Amino acid sequence: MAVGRVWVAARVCRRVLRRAFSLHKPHSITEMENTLQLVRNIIPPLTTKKHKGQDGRIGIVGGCQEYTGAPYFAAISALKVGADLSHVFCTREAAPVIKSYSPELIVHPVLDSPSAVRDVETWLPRLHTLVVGPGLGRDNVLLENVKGILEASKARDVPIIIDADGLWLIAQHPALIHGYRKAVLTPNHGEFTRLSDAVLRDLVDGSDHREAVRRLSQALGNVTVVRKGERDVMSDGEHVLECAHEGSSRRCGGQGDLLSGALGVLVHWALHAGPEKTNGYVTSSFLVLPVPSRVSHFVCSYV
Ligand SMILES: NC(=O)C1=CN([C@@H]2O[C@H](COP(=O)(O)OP(=O)(O)OC[C@H]3O[C@@H](n4cnc5c(N)ncnc54)[C@H](O)[C@@H]3O)[C@@H](O)[C@H]2O)[C@@H](O)CC1
Ligand SMILES: Nc1ncnc2c1ncn2[C@@H]1O[C@H](COP(=O)(O)OP(=O)(O)OP(=O)(O)O)[C@@H](O)[C@H]1O
Ligand SMILES: [Mg+2]
Repeated sequence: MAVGRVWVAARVCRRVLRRAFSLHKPHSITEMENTLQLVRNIIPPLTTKKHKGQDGRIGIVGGCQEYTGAPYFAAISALKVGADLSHVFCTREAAPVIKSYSPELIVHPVLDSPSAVRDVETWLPRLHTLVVGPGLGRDNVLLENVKGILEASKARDVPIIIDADGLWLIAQHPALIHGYRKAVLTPNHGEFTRLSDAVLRDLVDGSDHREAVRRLSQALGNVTVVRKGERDVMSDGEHVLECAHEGSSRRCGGQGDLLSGALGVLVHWALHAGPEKTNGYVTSSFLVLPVPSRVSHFVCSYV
C-alpha cells in the first residue's frame, strides 16, 4: 500500500513538474524561463530499467525532543518529489515518534550518541545528499556531532543542504562550510540576517536582496545561498536568480522543511545529469534552486 502510494505520488509529481514547466510562464525574467527549461532536463525518466535507490537516497540530519515534525516534512518531501529512499538521523527520543509518522522513512536513533559521527559516516557512501538542520535544535552535544558529520560529508564529496538550526551552527562556525561548492544554504528571513551579521564586515543595503544574497554567498566562498521569502533569491556569488512564482498565502511552519527535503533530491538529480544536460550553465546545484519554491506547495497536498 505504502509503496504504491509513493509510486503514484512520484509519478504525479513528475508529471506536474513537467507540465508546470511547459505551461506556466515564470513571472520575472527570461533568464528564469531558460533556467526552468534546463531544470526540466534533469528530472529522470521513469523506466523499468532502474534499481531501487538510483533516483535518490537522501539523508536528513535533525529531529530532537522538541522538533519531530521538521525532519519528517523534509524526509517525506524527498520521497514525494521522487527519491527512492529517505533516511532520518535523529536523537534516540525523537526516533519512535518520527517512525510512527510514516513506515516509508528509515529512522536512525543516533544523533545524541557518543558514536554519532561514526554511525552516520557508515551510511554516507550510500547517500546521494545530506539535508542538515530541520528540527535539529541547538543543544551543544548535537551541534558538536553535526560538526563532525559535516566534516565527514565534505571529505566524501557528498552534497549538503543546510537549513534551520544547521544554519545556526554555520553562523557560529562559518569555516565549516566555507568554499564547499556542493553546499546549498536555505535561510529564511531571520536565518539570513544572522548569517549576514556573522560573516559580512560591511552592512549591505537591506532593500537590495539580490546584492545581499550575492555578497553572503561570496563571503562564504561561493556556496549557493537561497534566501526564502515572498521572492526566493538565490546566488552562487556570481549569478543571481529570483523566483517569484506564486505559492501559498499561508505562512504556517514547515514550508521551509518541504523545500529543503525537495532540494535534497533535486541537487542529486542535477549533479547526476551533469553539465551536458544543463548546458554547463552555472553550477548544477545552483541551477535546481528555482524548482523547490514552485514544487513545495503542491508537495504539501501529498504530505
Ligand atoms: N513541526 C516542526 O517540528 C517544525 C519545526 N521547526 C524547527 O524549529 C526550529 C527553529 O526554526 P525557526 O524557523 O523558528 O528559526 P529561528 O528560531 O531562527 O527563527 C526565525 C525567525 O524569523 C522570523 N521570520 C521568518 N520570516 C520572517 C520575515 N519575513 N520577517 C520577519 N521575521 C521573519 C520567524 O518568525 C522566526 O521567529 C528549527 O529546528 C526548525 O526546523 C520549523 O521548521 C517549523 C516546523
Ligand atoms: N512572504 C511570502 N510570500 C510568499 N511565499 C513565501 C513568503 N515567505 C516565504 N515564502 C515561501 O515559503 C517557503 C518557505 O519559506 P519560509 O520563509 O516559510 O521558511 P522557514 O521559515 O524556514 O519555514 P519552516 O517553518 O519550515 O522552518 C519558501 O519556498 C518561500 O518561497
Ligand atoms: Mg526553517
